[in-house]
Amino acid sequence: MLSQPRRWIRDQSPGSVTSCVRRGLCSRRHSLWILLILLVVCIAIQTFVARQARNDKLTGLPHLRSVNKQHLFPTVLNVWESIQSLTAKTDVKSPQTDRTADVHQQNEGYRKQLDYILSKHVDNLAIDSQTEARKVSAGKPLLPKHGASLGLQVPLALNSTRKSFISDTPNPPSLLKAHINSVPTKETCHPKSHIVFLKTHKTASSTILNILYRYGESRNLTFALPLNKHSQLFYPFSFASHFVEGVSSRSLREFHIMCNHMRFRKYEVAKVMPRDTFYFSILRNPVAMMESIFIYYKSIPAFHKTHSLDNFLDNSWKNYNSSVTNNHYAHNILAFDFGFDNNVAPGADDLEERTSMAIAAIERDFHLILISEYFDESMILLKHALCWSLEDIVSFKLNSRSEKSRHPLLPETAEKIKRWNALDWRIYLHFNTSFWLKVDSLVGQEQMKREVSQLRELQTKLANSCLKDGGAVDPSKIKDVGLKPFQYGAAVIQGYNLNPDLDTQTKIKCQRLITPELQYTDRLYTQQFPELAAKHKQETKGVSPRRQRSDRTGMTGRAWARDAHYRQMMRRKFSNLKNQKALTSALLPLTDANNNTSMP
Ligand SMILES: Nc1ncnc2c1ncn2[C@@H]1O[C@H](COP(=O)(O)OS(=O)(=O)O)[C@@H](OP(=O)(O)O)[C@H]1O
Repeated sequence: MLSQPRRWIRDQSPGSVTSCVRRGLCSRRHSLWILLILLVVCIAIQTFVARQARNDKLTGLPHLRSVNKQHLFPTVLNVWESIQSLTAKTDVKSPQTDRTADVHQQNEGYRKQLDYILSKHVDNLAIDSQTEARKVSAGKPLLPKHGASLGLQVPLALNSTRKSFISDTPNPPSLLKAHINSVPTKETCHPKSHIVFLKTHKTASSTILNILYRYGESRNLTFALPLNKHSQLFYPFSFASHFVEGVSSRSLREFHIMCNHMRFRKYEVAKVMPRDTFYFSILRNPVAMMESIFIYYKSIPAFHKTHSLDNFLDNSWKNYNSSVTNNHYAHNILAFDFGFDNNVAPGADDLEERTSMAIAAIERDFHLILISEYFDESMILLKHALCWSLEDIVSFKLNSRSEKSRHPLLPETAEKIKRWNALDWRIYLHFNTSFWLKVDSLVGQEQMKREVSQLRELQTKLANSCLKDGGAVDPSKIKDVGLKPFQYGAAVIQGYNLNPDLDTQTKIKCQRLITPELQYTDRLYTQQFPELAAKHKQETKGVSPRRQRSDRTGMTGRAWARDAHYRQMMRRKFSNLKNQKALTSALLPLTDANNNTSMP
């Protein structure tokens, strides 16, 4: 029955086909169908346009849509997809699995997933990662270049260190191994500009922040800067999207780059960052890190009565009270910054399980983890992952202590630190392995060596052209006070002087390279929020001269005024809460945190 009309049409001459179509269109039944189809198409187009308009309004940054949609680095993408399939296998549902899902659903998914993972019931995932963590801890630790000065028996050569570690680790993490051969091509490599950098403490993170600031500033990218001109995203509070200037629960918007100190919380970060954002962070050997932290944060309650790091470590059970504000700097601070509970006793039964869960969560949330001891190699890896150029990743070492405020450690002290910070130590070992696997898969050893030497050459050239005396100097010798880094604790933080005879263009470029974190954050805030910055300036004018000077704790007048403003806002926010304790606990640690952490 159905084949007959078709044959009939085929048998007609073209002229009679036209008249047949005309007849068909004229028949009432057919015209009704055509009208119905047209109606459906119209409704679909309208819905699509309305949705687009709503999204643009929500982000508040329609121009972001014109930014090239970034593609994840193929290898990273594959790894990411594998992580997803792994988590799917284990019934831990990743919100990213459904890439078309609404952003809020996605964030909600993250929250649930995080809660779920951090609860003690992720049996399968824990078992998988635990096996990996055991492999890692069974291997010889990969030690830093500066190991010798820390009293560690360390081979210094990069290759030998690396090989010994990898050969002692029988199976590299399976996910990375599976994707070791995917190398990006020029066609798939588009420079990324949606970036989250988790700024960890005392890990060379200020140098990376400076790289990101320069990249973003020169391309007019937007930064998710701390609310109210703070220098940090309200660290040590767990991050919330409304800590970002210009964001409130009623008006969400997206930014290109987020990189100030925060305590990481993925589902909140994802609310203000585009979906194709590249997440990365950096770790440092906890031994070297603790030596630096002990000097810098000497005034925190855990340290201030102790006369040496050994003294603290020998009596940590007595000196360390985890519930006292700012003591987190003294114990597993890497884990703390990544958002985990840092209070894990050295010999705790659940240490391995908690390590595995932390590693699994970091691997899920971050595309790349760098290693401070291999800073130049890290930058090359970052350059490849972001599809940036060599010029984009040049830097001068920022926030470094002068030799006189360093204290070489004995081998026994190093062992005590590893034991005390057992969680951090294990996390570090794991990502040290994955770092070198990524070097192999993304760059290759030979190319890495070549590019590292190109980078160093470029940096030497820049140092010769930009810097007076060619390198860092003590703060007392810095001529331009605007370029003086923040000084804190018992540390002497070095800075730079510019060559006096630079032409304007070179001077701007060189100045950006040496601008310390606080000053640079301030400048970007003023550029991005000129009206708010002017308002802040007005507000701080009324602050008494005594307050304008740095107070005993190091909080400048401006920071103090900002803090006062924030307190007022928090008071308003908590005013209708029955439990006023919430306000007190929100404000008390804030002042301490600002006192102790409003620094580069
Ligand atoms: N390029 C490079 N390579 C290796 N190490 C570097 C580099 N840049 C900074 N640093 C060292 O990092 C330490 C400061 O870290 P941060 O900037 O993260 O500190 S802070 O938390 O923001 O205050 C600080 O370590 P210490 O000097 O041991 O304190 C810096 O010397």
